[in-house]
Amino acid sequence: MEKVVFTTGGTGGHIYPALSIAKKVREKGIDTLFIGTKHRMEKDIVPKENFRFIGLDILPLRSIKSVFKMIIETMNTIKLLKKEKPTKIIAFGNYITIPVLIAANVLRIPYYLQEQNHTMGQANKWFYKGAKKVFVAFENTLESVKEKYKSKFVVTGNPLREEFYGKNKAEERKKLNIKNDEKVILVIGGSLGAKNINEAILKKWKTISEDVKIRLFWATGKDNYEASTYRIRDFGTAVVEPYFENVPELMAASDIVICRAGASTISELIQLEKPSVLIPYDFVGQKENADVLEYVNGAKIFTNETAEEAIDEALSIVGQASMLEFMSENVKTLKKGNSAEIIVNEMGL
Ligand SMILES: CC(=O)N[C@H]1[C@@H](OP(=O)(O)OP(=O)(O)OC[C@H]2O[C@@H](n3ccc(=O)[nH]c3=O)[C@H](O)[C@@H]2O)O[C@H](CO)[C@@H](O)[C@@H]1O
Repeated sequence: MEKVVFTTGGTGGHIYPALSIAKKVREKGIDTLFIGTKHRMEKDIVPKENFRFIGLDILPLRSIKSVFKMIIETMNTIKLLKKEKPTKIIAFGNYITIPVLIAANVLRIPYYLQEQNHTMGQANKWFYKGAKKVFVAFENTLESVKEKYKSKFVVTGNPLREEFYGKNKAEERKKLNIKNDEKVILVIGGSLGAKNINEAILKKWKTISEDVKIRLFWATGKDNYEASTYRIRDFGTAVVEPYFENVPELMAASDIVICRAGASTISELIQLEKPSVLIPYDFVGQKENADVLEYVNGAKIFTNETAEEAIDEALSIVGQASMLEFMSENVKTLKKGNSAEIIVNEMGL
């Protein structure tokens, strides 16, 4: 009997890909267990999807205390996995996966890695040599991998929520009551929002709100809502929320997306063939993710410092039907199949 342990956490970008694979595994009647932290979003998101979840007391490795906690929880994880006896483990990068991956090595349980970003994160770099297979989103990730390990790597794209597949732009616009001549602009940060993007939207609020042809959907991020909106007296037709639960529908309906360049967001843009204006949060390798789209002329990249220009550019592009089509066609060339399905097959489940 197969039993799969998923280890993930931190941000939506690490958790959603795990959930989309786990749902496919569960559909096959295979037992699953999630291991993350008891401090971050996985503790809420994963149980909400009715998966069994264990939260470890670990923190990013930035202090003696956090190293100490990591050691204790690694010992506890070894005990836990001895009891749970998983047949396979899959990890989704970052410090949260370290205890389970050490335990997998100690107990010789076969493990797989999934890397969402163009540039591999540190945890995945440490552990990939012992992995059965490594699933990567983008072709170019292999450039940094030594020749003798390349055969372990499979380019699958990022696993997305099932709702991103089979969406139709016209249908989604109808559901949202968007008229044919209206242009939909979706603004999202990462799963935590993006202050710089919010500030730029605020500065351009007058231009955006006076254009009757623009339908704006703007997620400020859960912690930034008040700060981003308290100066706006009239939202007009704009829909402004801390967080959108229905990004698949909104993105499908949109003409252009203004966003960060987190790996899932980039893969979602690819799946839905969307032109975008990207403002990468560059401490975590997002510029390299953004480059994947810009390289094929599917997106324009700006920085925090030029975020206002980014909004101007988006407003300009959205008025040029041929440009939108050109960018969309280019994005389409990067499309992969249903990544979660491919990964489940590759894991022999
Ligand atoms: C700040 C940070 O550390 N970011 C990293 C984090 O991304 P982070 O989780 O911020 O970003 P991603 O783009 O990977 O994922 C965001 C997810 O949240 C969803 N969403 C967003 C806004 C909203 O209102 N509703 C909603 O559902 C998006 O559709 C997407 O599925 O992990 C990613 C995957 O390793 C990395 O590429 C990012 O660099």
